[in-house]
Amino acid sequence: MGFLGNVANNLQSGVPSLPQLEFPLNLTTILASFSVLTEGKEDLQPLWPESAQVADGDSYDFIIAGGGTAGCALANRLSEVGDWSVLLIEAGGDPPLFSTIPGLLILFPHSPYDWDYRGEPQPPLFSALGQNRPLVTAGKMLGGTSSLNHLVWSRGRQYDFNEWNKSNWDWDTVLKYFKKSETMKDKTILNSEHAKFHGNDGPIVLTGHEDRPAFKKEFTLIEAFQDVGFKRVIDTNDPEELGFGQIPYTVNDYVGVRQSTASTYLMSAKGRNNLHILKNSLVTKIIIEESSNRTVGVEIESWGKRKQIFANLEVIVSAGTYNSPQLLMLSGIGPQEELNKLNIEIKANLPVGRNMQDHAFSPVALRGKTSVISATQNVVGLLESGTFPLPCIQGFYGLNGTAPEIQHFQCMFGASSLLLFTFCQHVFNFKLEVCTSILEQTLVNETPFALVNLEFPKSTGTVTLRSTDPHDPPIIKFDYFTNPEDFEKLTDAVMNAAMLKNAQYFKDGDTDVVKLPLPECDGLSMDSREYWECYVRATTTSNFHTVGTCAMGENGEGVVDTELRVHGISNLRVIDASVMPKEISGETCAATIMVAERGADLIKAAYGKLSG
Ligand SMILES: Cc1cc2nc3c(=O)[nH]c(=O)nc-3n(C[C@H](O)[C@H](O)[C@H](O)COP(=O)(O)OP(=O)(O)OC[C@H]3O[C@@H](n4cnc5c(N)ncnc54)[C@H](O)[C@@H]3O)c2cc1C
Repeated sequence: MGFLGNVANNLQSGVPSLPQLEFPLNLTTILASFSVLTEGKEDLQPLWPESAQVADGDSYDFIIAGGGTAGCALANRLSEVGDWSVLLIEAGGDPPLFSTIPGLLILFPHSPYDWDYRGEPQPPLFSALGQNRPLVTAGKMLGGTSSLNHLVWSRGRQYDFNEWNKSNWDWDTVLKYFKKSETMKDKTILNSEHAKFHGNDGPIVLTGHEDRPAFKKEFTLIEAFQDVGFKRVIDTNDPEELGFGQIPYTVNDYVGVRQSTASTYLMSAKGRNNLHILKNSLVTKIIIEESSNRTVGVEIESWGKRKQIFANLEVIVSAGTYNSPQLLMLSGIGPQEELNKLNIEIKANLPVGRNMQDHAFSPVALRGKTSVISATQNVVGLLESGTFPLPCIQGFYGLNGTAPEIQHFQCMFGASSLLLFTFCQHVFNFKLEVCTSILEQTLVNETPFALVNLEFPKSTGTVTLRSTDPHDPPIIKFDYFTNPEDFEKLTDAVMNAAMLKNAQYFKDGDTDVVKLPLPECDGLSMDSREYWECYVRATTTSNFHTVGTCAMGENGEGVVDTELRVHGISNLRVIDASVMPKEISGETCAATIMVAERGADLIKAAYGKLSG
């Protein structure tokens, strides 16, 4: 009997206990059952660019270290200048077929396409997480993290960039580059006054779910939030308006493929003779001339060989929030006390790896309406594998003012959702007993599940070197809630999320918050703030939106200036998520692409190559 047959049978004979259902909880079984979704989709796999043959001592005008989200966008824009030669160096290789198919994003954690780092323990936090550590997923392939992320296009708002308060990065400027990067296809937005905030011929195609019957539940969720006092919005990327609404996804609706920067920016530039792409090659050091502090090239390990490659004009580091600071520190650019510990010769004493900011989130699951149909939703969403695999919405609001301080990312899972179980354990690293308990309490109930995010943390974490070996993972410390205001705000927001159970939609069922097995919170009433404080300490983890480790700022406070040039070192820039000085309200991929678009124009302007 199939999985659905099992569930239907058990519904007729009363609610069973988990062992009776004999769920295939083994992850391999779950993932193997998804492999059917790739059948017949082989044609969707792009013909990725060939790896270049690069000899020791070769030179290029620009070398980009890291072919990820920002790196691929930059490679395209810089190689538009026909008389520049550009080398893009990526530690990983081509993205797999399951990167192309949006519904299969859950296959990435711990795969060879993931750097698979961990955050350090931070007692008394993280007790609901496996090994009491946050998972740190990051893409190791062309397109980097844009090849594995959760496909949400969320640009941030005018408020966020006003907070950056940096010349070159005011709202009108960044909006121009957001528009340049995207082609909005969401019909609801296009048929509204919001169309003017969006691009219509950029590389990244964006679609919504408006016409898909399987996603009607998104409207149910939006109405439920309206019921408990939140506003509905048409465009969750509106520069100012806050509220709850549908999400544009980085999915090309016509063919149903993920829009990473590899499948878009890089694919459309791969035929250019002046762009070379070197795959499976690790940049181990930036070569900086001792006498002048001028950057002249990079050292790499490529297919077992060490080589030096030289840059006639500039080296650009685009290795992401964890590996860009690692590479700078290995090259002598970083906090003096950190480099001294490892006897690394100092080229520039800068706060590299400091100022790490993230969207810490705490999950809230509700036991929703009893429904046989809800069990089928688990499957229907997956069969629509050309979309995000399940109905989700998001909303932004302020706790005491108009700043978008809190983001709810809210999905509606079906009853007995193995997909939810997989997200819970495999993607977010919650303990087995936590994820099993959610499943047990929602065997016959649809399951609204929220990631409640703190958008503008005042607490900052660090990335430091573990050793001088470039293969060693860096030490990542999130240091959440070191500013107590952050803890208070996230607790408020989680309590708000629990109030969704009061919405009219849930009134005729026995909807309630799913109680997680958190031994340290035993004995506390779920009606008390004390309980929720305990809950937030135990369940908070990373939503993978880390920024700021090579932040823009004046010399003395930042690592790069507002043209993204490293202070005190010539011919070296950093261009990726690490340069954002402050978190934005929303996921960070769109803003990273915007940074790359803006960065490319700053470089072109510096060499008199900016046309128009
Ligand atoms: C699981 C997950 C889900 C997410 N979901 C969303 C979402 O839905 N929406 C959203 O907006 N954001 C999301 N994000 C965040 C967003 O995708 C990232 O902020 C963004 O992609 C980071 O881009 P980047 O260019 O800074 O780094 P990356 O894209 O990580 O690029 C860095 C590249 O450099 C390479 N590299 C590193 N070191 C070296 C070296 N020494 N030599 C050579 N190459 C090197 C890496 O392999 C990688 O390809 C998610 C992140 C994760 C992890």
